Amino acid sequence: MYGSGATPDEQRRAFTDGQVPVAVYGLGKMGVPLAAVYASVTGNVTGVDISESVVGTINDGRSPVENEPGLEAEIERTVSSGALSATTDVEEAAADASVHVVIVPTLLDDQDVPDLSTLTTLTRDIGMQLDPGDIVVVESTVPPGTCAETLWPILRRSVPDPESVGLAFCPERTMSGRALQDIRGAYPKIVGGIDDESTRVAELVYGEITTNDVHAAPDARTAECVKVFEGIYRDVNIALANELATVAPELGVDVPEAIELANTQPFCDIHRPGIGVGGHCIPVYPYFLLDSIETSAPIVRMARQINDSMPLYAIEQLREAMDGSDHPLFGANVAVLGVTYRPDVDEVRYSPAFSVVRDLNQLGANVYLVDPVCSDLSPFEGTPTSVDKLHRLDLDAAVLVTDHSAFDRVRWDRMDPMVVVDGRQALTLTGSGHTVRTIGDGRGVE
Ligand SMILES: NC(=O)C1=CN([C@@H]2O[C@H](COP(=O)(O)OP(=O)(O)OC[C@H]3O[C@@H](n4cnc5c(N)ncnc54)[C@H](O)[C@@H]3O)[C@@H](O)[C@H]2O)C=CC1
Ligand SMILES: CC(=O)N[C@@H]1[C@@H](OP(=O)(O)OP(=O)(O)OC[C@H]2O[C@@H](n3ccc(=O)[nH]c3=O)[C@H](O)[C@@H]2O)O[C@H](C(=O)O)[C@@H](O)[C@@H]1O
Repeated sequence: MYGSGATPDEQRRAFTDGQVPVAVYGLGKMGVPLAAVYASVTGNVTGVDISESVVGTINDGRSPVENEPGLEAEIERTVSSGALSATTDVEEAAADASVHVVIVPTLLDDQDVPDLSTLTTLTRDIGMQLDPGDIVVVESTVPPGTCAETLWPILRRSVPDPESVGLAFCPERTMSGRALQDIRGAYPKIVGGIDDESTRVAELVYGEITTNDVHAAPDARTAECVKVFEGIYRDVNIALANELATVAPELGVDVPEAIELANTQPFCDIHRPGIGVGGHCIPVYPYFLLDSIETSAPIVRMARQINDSMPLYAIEQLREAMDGSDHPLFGANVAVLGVTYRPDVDEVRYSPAFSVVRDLNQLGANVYLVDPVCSDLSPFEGTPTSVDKLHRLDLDAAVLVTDHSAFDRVRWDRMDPMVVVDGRQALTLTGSGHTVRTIGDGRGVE
């Protein structure tokens, strides 16, 4: 593809006829649906992961990722047709592929410094196997400048003729729970190469992958900024909503309702306040910018502080409401509903539940953990229990962190009056006898 003398139409045909083998590295919540879409377009995809379990599940024709409409069927179809297979052998897959799509985690270390070690190690492994005409496409979100300043030097050291291979940043704009439709074309695709030929090849590839438009950024660095800016916008916007929510008691209004009405005109799009911002995306991306610049960016930094303060704000709401009763938090039985970062998504990284559970334990509460979606509750200190057993516990309080659809089954009517902190404006408990504090609702709160 890269530097090919074939016409664009000949290249498109080769790509969709399976003559251009594709490797997708990182078979997680994003990589599995991405590999499935690539496989349905090209018929010739090898998924690569370090997890034997993930690879085995896919080669059995099943999806290791749940709660994605259509994905199980798509994996079964593409695997059984031979369009998709998976392996843990990076070298073998990289040696065979011509288009290398990287969607492995890009996270932060304990000091909120970007940790790109997974990405750089993988890039080196891929680089050792690159052939002339290959292109590496990075979909993992990275700090601005990563492709040009970090990944390209690795690749160019690994190939005999650096001028014969390409590198582009093509950010993933997908939400768990609607991944296939997002990848197939819910939004325009942004592509940006480290040179014009890389941009051209990325445009041609994604012109076949997405049904939506493909927008070419001037370069990879700009495309990296596009993705980071999108995430920062979301974090700052949520921080505004959260700050407005914390003044709700003084205003005596339901701030989420006021926000909804404010958003009825097109120039306003204030997001939802809540108990915190989790996931390994929105809380992470601001640090990709902050770590890349010397200039102070107070709004970006302050937004992170505001959003990270919301779990403690929720605990304070709980303590104030509990002080009204004769149940101090020490020794109280408190249920935490939902520990993943988003409803019905099995992902706990950076979840506000970590702060909520830690603070409750430090205050001496007996914490019960209720999360039917989370596959591993061990990082949280507390007693796991289920939705159906909740009403048998002698609960003094409950904190809703994440509103899983299964929580519709909670029998609030069968539980003695307690204090409930609703972190997501998800509950309707009027007349239930429970004392409810909804983050953002200042009505009736002194
Ligand atoms: N989760 C999301 O909503 C979105 C994530 N992204 C970007 O995609 C990245 C990945 O996100 P997820 O798929 O949610 O992560 P995930 O944690 O669900 O999956 C990551 C997968 O990569 C595998 N992996 C780790 N190291 C590897 C290596 N060296 N070689 C091959 N595979 C390896 C893991 O075993 C796992 O299966 C994120 O870090 C972010 O930059 C972008 C848009 C949306
Ligand atoms: C700009 C944007 O909408 N980005 C999306 C986001 O997806 P993500 O899975 O992180 O979900 P999210 O809805 O942003 O939620 C993140 C966190 O923020 C919280 N949240 C979200 C929206 C809101 O109004 N208020 C709020 O408190 C959620 O509860 C959650 O804890 O980040 C993804 C990413 O870039 O990784 C991106 O692909 C998705 O499209």
